[in-house]
Amino acid sequence: MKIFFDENMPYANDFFSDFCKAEELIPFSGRDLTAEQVLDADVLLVRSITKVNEALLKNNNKISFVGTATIGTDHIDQAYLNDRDITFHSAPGCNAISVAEYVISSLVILAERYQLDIQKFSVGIVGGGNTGTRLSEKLTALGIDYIICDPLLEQSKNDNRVFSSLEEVLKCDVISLHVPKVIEGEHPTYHLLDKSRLNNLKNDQIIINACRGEVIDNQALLALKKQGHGLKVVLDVWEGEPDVLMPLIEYTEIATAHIAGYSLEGKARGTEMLYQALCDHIAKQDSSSIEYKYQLVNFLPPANISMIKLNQEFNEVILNQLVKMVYDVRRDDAIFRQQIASQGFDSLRKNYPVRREFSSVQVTLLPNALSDVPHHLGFNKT
Ligand SMILES: NC(=O)c1ccc[n+]([C@@H]2O[C@H](COP(=O)([O-])OP(=O)(O)OC[C@H]3O[C@@H](n4cnc5c(N)ncnc54)[C@H](O)[C@@H]3O)[C@@H](O)[C@H]2O)c1
Ligand SMILES: O=C(O)[C@H](O)[C@H](O)COP(=O)(O)O
Repeated sequence: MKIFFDENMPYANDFFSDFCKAEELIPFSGRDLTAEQVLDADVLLVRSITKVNEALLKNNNKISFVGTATIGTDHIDQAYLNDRDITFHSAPGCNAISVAEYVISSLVILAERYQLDIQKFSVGIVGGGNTGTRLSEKLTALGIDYIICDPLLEQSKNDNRVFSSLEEVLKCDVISLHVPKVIEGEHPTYHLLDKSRLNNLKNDQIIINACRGEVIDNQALLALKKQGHGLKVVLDVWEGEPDVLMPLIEYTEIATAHIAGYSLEGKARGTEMLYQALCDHIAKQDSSSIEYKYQLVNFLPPANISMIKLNQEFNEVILNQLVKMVYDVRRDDAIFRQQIASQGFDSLRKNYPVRREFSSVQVTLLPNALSDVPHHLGFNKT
């Protein structure tokens, strides 16, 4: 069985080498994959930069499984795969915690930079799926108020949370975007933040886009900022990646190369989810029982600093210290500003330095501590 996998997929060799001979497990560069290369692939495992469609697969008559180790699926023509009876799996939620921690780190940094009280922020979350939900849990842990807009979940009636309108969410101090890229239909997200909505934002608001670049009209945002609007902008994703509207960078508070989901755990969870889906697929084909021989916990190394003991009650100073110790988003912002022109977007992503999630660090509280915020925020208890 020939398995083609994106070279930027951690632990792929560990998870997939049992399925085939070593020479049949073939890494590829995601942006450059051609139909010629995957002519005889049985399994194709991609990340978000590979478009999987008829053009890529029309000459391959063997392929039975396509997986993407990502949450977003806008790069996959699922209707085409369905027509050809090719099994498809994505990795829902794999890096949701990572994105939520990117947002928390951004809020901690901006609160410090402008001497704002983080607990007084009101946060408007657009998209109440996996990532929006993980973020809302961390905000709850910190006692920060939030509202969520998600007309699809609101209509589904399977979700008993209270939802707000987009208009209400856009009035919050912080607007955090967590929707898929959807161009058509009843609830499109393409240019959801268009010129008119951007122009209605207030000078003291913060907007964070860590979903898909096209959700904000980048030219309209640049025009607004050039007029001197005070909106604080955090951009992890950009319209037209891997190209970036370079003049926009200087108007951002934090700018990064689509790495919000790039914690080691987040990326590797995507690989593990595809491993499990492929085990299921093969068991179904062979009518055999499913066995997941490998688990991510067996591969993840310990964090560089894996234990912290608090010697006073948790407070905002400790929040600032803990968050920055595990993930200080300014590191990625500095790399981006210094290297985007010389290295290019994809190279910054490919060479992303290791970043861990809060859960990689065990935090011991004071005996009889009054509050347990660090553990609710995601730090490890044991
Ligand atoms: N920057 C990154 O590294 C990174 C990492 C993970 C995901 N993402 C992006 O973030 C998106 C969201 O991730 P997720 O894990 O929450 O996905 P998800 O599918 O779990 O949730 C998305 C939610 O958005 C809602 N939604 C759809 N259209 C909407 C609209 N017009 N208004 C409001 N809500 C709407 C859906 O109902 C759904 O609940 C992904 O599709 C992906 O494109 C980016
Ligand atoms: O959709 C996702 O899961 C994220 O955008 C993810 O971070 C994309 O990473 P990539 O596949 O581009 O490496």
